[in-house]
Amino acid sequence: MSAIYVAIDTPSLERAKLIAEQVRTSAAGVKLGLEFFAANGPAGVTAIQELGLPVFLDLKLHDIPNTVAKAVEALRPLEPAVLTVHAAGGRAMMQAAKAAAGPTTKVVAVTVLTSLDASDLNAIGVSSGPAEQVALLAQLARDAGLDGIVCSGAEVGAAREAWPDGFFVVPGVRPAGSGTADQKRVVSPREASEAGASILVIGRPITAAEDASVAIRDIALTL
Ligand SMILES: O=C(O)c1cc(=O)[nH]c(=O)n1[C@@H]1O[C@H](COP(=O)(O)O)[C@@H](O)[C@H]1O
Repeated sequence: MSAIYVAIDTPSLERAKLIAEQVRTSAAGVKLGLEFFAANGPAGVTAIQELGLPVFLDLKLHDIPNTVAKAVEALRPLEPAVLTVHAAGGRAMMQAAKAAAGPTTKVVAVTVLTSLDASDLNAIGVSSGPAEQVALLAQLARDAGLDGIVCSGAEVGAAREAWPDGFFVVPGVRPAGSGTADQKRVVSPREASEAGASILVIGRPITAAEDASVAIRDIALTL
């Protein structure tokens, strides 16, 4: 069964703390991303870590190898459980990120964002569909020595088969009845878990609920 990381996407430290407190007994950890980090920086990350939950720092780094390595080095004292880079940054960039990260941080590569479908890929010059592109970028991430990838639940089964001991992060997870919003490649929590996700990243279905503690428990019951 996959563990749940709750994506806390908010600029408010107080709100983030409240959600972290509400989900702490059911979640494996929380994910802090660009919105939270832009508003609160490393001190905000430390404040959430002080609540006792592992933090997945999702900054989706994507730049030349030197710049990414220096950014990862600067983040190293935070010792995040997981850190993201974009696989499209290429092998040398991913190698540099992994070399700069601390030993307790899993560095994972975002393959094809779950907000994109085949026609979106086509519009940016990628003629293969999501499944093929995820497989290609997963192999590149593995060759670069990363710990795993981020992909949708539609691709995680094949990715796990090709890379049995990889660490697979699956966002774009929606329980029955939740709106998809800007996500295009979505699956249910159970489907993602059964297909081989290591962790499920779930945001709005939990954070926008009236009571996040109830929402996460209801989702966990479906796994
Ligand atoms: O790297 C990610 O976490 C990520 C990759 C991806 O392809 N799609 C994706 O949605 N995410 C993140 O996962 C979270 C999903 O949030 P919800 O759509 O609210 O469940 C957001 O914080 C996204 O930034």
